[in-house]
Amino acid sequence: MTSLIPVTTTRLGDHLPLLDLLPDSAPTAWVRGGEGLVGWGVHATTTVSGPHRFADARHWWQKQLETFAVTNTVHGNGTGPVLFSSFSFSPDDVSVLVIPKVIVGKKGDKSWITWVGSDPQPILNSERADLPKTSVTWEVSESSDEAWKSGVKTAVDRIHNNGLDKVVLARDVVGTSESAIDARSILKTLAAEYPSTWNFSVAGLVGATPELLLRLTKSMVTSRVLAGTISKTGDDERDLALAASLARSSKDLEEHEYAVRSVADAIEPFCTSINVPESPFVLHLANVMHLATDVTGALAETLAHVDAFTILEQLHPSAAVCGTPRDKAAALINEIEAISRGRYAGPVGWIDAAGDGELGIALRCGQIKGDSIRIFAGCGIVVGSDPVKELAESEAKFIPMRSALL
Ligand SMILES: C=C(O[C@H]1C=CC=C(C(=O)O)[C@@H]1O)C(=O)O
Repeated sequence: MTSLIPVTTTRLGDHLPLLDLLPDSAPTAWVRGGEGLVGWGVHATTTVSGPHRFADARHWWQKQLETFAVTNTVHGNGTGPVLFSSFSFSPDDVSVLVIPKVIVGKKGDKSWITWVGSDPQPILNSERADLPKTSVTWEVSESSDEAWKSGVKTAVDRIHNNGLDKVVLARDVVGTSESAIDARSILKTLAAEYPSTWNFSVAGLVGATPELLLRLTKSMVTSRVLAGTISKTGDDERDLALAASLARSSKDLEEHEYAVRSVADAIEPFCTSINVPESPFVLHLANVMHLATDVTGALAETLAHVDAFTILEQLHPSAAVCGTPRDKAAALINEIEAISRGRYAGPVGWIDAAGDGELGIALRCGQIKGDSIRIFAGCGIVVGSDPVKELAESEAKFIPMRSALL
């Protein structure tokens, strides 16, 4: 019989700044407002793909857990062994699962460390020198802007004629640097400039998403749904007026309602009760404002075995990134979107040994590949969408990543 691998979780006396702890340029992270999880080193990693990728991911995680002897004196979500997951948008693309060697977590007044293996507790270094921002040259392609706008026009025509209500179309831009791009400096800039977002990094996909797809804690399901956007001007008074117009915009309210419905319908079968506020609030970020709705549900006690993988399978892709009806929207994306989304717009975050977890939708992000990065942005298209305005909205959604890579 092979011997079990020790996994130890213990409390930390100090509350260390999570993003300052990362010792290498390819970290794993899920951090918001200084709380969350960061990890480094790779104990094990794998990829999954295809329509059963969520079930395959669960299977692999369960098999890994069977090899562990866990000592966890801290308890609670995110303690003990943790699986960082970054799922692809489309079943045809590759999803990546990572179990880091070392994980440091913080929640409220609790900080902890988890490490895999029989080595003594790792020593943490939070004195890392500030990493310079990477400077990147972005490709400019008027023809691809024109092609994207024409895709939006096609989508609006299909919405008129084809029983489609909403579709989300995405585009990408590639930036190139003179040296390898370090995810850490991007994460730190994003965390400082977008404090209400979840800053993530998994296998080179790095970003700051304002959209929480799923938080599962024992008996509660939570999701922050976003759809409907207006760019900010930087002038507070004008932005307040714009926020009010967003909250009244029938085009944006329609776009938002489809996204909320898709999430509520997906989690309802798992819940005894669910709370969907009647109207959205306006979420202010540094670059844009969004219509936002926090949906919550109480998990049915008889379904206590339900885990994050099961719910993700139903939730993804929500109408915030795909459309309504889902199948028609996905088919149109396949037909007219000229890019491969990879893990952009897929669920990203962590899942613990109990199957609880926190995962966002990978938005406002980029995929690093050595000295280049591909950043993504998408826009919900409904009957009232205007291609020129949608292109401008997609540019506004690029701002966080572009400005983290000056
Ligand atoms: C698809 C993206 O945003 C989604 C989330 C919020 C608002 C959206 C919108 O107004 O179109 C999108 O549905 C993206 O940022 O790439």
